[in-house]
Amino acid sequence: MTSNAIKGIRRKKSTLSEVKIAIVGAPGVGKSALTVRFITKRYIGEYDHQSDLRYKHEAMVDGDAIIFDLLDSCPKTLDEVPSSETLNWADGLVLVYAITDRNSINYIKRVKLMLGSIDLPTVLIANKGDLIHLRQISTEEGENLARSFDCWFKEVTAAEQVSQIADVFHELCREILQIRKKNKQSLLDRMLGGKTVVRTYARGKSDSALPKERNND
Ligand SMILES: Nc1nc2c(ncn2[C@@H]2O[C@H](COP(=O)(O)OP(=O)(O)OP(=O)(O)O)[C@@H](O)[C@H]2O)c(=O)[nH]1
Repeated sequence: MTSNAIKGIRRKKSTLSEVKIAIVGAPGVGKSALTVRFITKRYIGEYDHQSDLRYKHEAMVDGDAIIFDLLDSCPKTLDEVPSSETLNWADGLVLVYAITDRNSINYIKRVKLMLGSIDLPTVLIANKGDLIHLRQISTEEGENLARSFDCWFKEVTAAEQVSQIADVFHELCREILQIRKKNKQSLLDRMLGGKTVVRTYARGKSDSALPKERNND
């Protein structure tokens, strides 16, 4: 390999940003459908898995190549909330409920309570927007909840939409990168103390305990 080729690879690598996103929600709300839709643009109706899954996916966001490190969580019951390890690992959260399932929005409220003072960039997603006849949660209720969380909200249909699903991940990525940029100046301070420090440190440590990532290119 020529030195120019090596330089080219180095240059490409240094322009890539990575964002770690956990997709969190009650069982059956469509977390896997959303994740797989984003990665492959395809809809997989039945996606059977028994544990959390990691994926890496590269996509362009506003002209920049971004590596999305995605964790598709897999709670077995409504009582199983994401582990602190997952929350520490994530740069941002996609919180998902289904408009057809009141328990699923209650699950999100519990996760938010559990987060306490941990301030992670978040988007709130109401899935299964096609099942209007089975709707239990109005759009307004979702909007109000997002307002109380101070986060972005969108009602989607993983079963039918492609670009709208990508928008969800892109929007969260933008927020993560914006915060990262803002915090860059005070990185040293954050590494020496305070809440964020614990998060940053634990993130590195916890990677090995999280599910191994899959390559989907
Ligand atoms: N009608 C409709 N069904 C959907 C939609 N998204 C997902 N589903 C269905 O909902 C069921 C659950 O979808 P999954 O993607 O497996 O949900 P999950 O949240 O990953 O489920 P767990 O892995 O069990 O936690 C499947 O039968 C999907 O086909 C949607 O937008 N509309």
